[in-house]
Amino acid sequence: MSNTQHPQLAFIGAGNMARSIIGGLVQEGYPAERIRASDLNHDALEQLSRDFGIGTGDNAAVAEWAEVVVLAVKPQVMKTVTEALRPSLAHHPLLISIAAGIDGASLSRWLGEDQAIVRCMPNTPALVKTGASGLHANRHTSGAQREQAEQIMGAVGTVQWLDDEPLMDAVTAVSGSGPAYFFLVMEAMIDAGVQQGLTREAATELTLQTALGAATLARTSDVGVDELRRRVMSPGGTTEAAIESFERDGLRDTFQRAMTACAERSVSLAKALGQ
Ligand SMILES: NC(=O)C1=CN([C@@H]2O[C@H](COP(=O)(O)OP(=O)(O)OC[C@H]3O[C@@H](n4cnc5c(N)ncnc54)[C@H](O)[C@@H]3O)[C@@H](O)[C@H]2O)C=CC1
Ligand SMILES: O=C(O)[C@@H]1CCC=N1
Repeated sequence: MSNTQHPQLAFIGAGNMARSIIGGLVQEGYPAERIRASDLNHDALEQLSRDFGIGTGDNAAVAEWAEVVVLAVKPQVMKTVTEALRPSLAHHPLLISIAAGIDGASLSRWLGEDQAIVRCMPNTPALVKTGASGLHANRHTSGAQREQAEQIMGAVGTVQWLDDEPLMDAVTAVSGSGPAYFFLVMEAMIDAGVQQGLTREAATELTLQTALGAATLARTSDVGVDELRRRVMSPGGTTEAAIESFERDGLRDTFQRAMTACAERSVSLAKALGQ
């Protein structure tokens, strides 16, 4: 039965990212009986079903049932998976691809030129409803389908629409991969705290709470992050010593290079896999 707020939603591929979105949606009140998933890994699929109460099936069965199909397999298998799925899409569900790199033109070629396709770049904090997604819709996507995509991804975090599809590579570099940068920084801070004599438990607690506090403050403050940073730095004080050390070591350039590498990988995935 159709339900505009909670369309029947299928996930093709039920790995880390699908689990994060499904977990966030169910916690947010999306009816579990309106979600189905498929995966070659049957044990992991059954675990997901037990964890969140969702339905399961094979790729074709869940796609035929769905009004919205989220393509959540790795970019490397997207062509094979989507070409095999094509006969199950005659009812023209909205297709949402979360694969890094794979462009809309390739997806249309594999899924059918007249299919409504939204490219989405989500991130794993969707699991705790603090995700951030970039979305780009192709010209076959109706206004109602854009709203469906926005409601689904908006239920697990913030959503940014991009008219210019190539900017999805930049979104990947900022928010798609971004959680990993923050986790790396946290790892480094915990290790440095341990090196200075704290127990790992204390260093972890202090680091994670500081990350949460800084993000919450930045989210709720009416001043920018540069000003918030300056407010921690007393002239001649301790923070200044740390920030000067980061600047001397070229931290900003380090981020520029890393995020350029990330976006370039997204472009090269599209070139290598999009044929
Ligand atoms: N992990 C992340 O933080 C993010 C991932 N993505 C994108 O999400 C997609 C999935 O990534 P992850 O969840 O991290 O990978 P994953 O490897 O955890 O999940 C992919 C799942 O697809 C399944 N699979 C493989 N072949 C299949 C087939 N023929 N039919 C059905 N299922 C099949 C695998 O068994 C696996 O469970 C990728 O395209 C990635 O670019 C996008 C944003 C963030
Ligand atoms: O690393 C990856 O390729 C995926 C896409 C963005 C985050 N994880």
